[in-house]
Amino acid sequence: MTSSSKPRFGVMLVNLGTPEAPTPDAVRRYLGEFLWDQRVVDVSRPLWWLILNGIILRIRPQRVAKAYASVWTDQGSPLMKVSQAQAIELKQRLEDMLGTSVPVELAMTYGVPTMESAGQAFRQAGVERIIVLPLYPQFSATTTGAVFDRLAKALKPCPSLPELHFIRDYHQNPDYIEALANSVREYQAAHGMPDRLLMSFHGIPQRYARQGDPYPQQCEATAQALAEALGLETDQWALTFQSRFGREPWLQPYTDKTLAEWGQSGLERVAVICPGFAADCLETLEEIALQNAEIFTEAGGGTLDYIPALNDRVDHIQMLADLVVSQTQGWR
Ligand SMILES: C=CC1=C(C)c2cc3[nH]c(cc4nc(cc5[nH]c(cc1n2)c(C)c5CCC(=O)O)C(CCC(=O)O)=C4C)c(C)c3C=C
Ligand SMILES: [Fe+2]
Ligand SMILES: [Fe+2]
Repeated sequence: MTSSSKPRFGVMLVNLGTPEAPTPDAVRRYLGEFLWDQRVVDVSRPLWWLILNGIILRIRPQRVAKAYASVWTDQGSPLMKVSQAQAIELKQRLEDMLGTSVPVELAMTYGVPTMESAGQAFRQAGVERIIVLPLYPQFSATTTGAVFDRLAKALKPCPSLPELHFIRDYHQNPDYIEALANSVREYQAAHGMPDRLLMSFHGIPQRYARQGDPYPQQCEATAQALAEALGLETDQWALTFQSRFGREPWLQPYTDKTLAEWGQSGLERVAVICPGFAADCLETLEEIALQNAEIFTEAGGGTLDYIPALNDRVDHIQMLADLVVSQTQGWR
């Protein structure tokens, strides 16, 4: 390939990673890598090694494998299926916009596809400039920070480095907010106005936020912007945090407790959107759409409707493509 035909840049689309099968063994391998990351769990290594290997990885994989099995698809884990579709569609959109070939590689922080395999594909394509797009709209050291560490690890053996643009967050990007608002409007057009809209974000330990992780402020800003875009009054929506893990307090209010209270108060119809998840996954399809829906109805509530993640919606892919192109200004 001559230098003039080299792509001007490549895009590394990054998400968390997911088990390769809905089995205890595959879930154990996944959790073993994920939960060993000090960005995710910061407990001192010897103590955490004992807890993780002695307790968590002996018990949790059985239960979590069942949860994965309940949402598994013909194309694998929902997170993998959606991420692959996003990569294909983002590449197509960028090529339509720029009129040239744009290598787009999917990589996961944990498991496969690895950043090393993405890097190999970029090298083969002659890519020397890479835009790294972690699919986390809100920055957290536990997710986006972990992407950065994993990238540095993948680049460690390289005798030369590519030029890099790392997209830190896009929590207030107007097109992101508009895509979320569009998905709520489409839900409303089909089902009518819910009694309340719950915006549920993955939690982190409160301690991490006290230490300076800006994640809760970014979730708050996203939620406010979405409520404003939809013209919601303060009593028509709420922001909560889901997926807590371990004993210490996580960001509050908790999604499950809030839904139990709303159920007890007799709300007829609640819609839940999870703006922090760019792709549907275990935490949205199983925890919210199945588990939390049951919590709500068993407490006395009516129906809980889960509004899907932005996934491969056209407005989401366009927003991501515009975000990428905005990062390439000096490169064209
Ligand atoms: C133990 C601490 C955890 C922190 C901190 C954490 C932060 C965090 N996670 C996401 C996004 C996702 N998490 C997912 C699953 C998941 N998360 C944790 C733990 C922490 N997450 C666990 C143990 C699991 C696995 C399931 C389980 O055992 O309960 C997923 C889904 C993956 C999938 O395969 O579908 C996503 C996505 C964010 C955004 C975040 C902090 C902001
Ligand atoms: Fe998580
Ligand atoms: Fe969960």
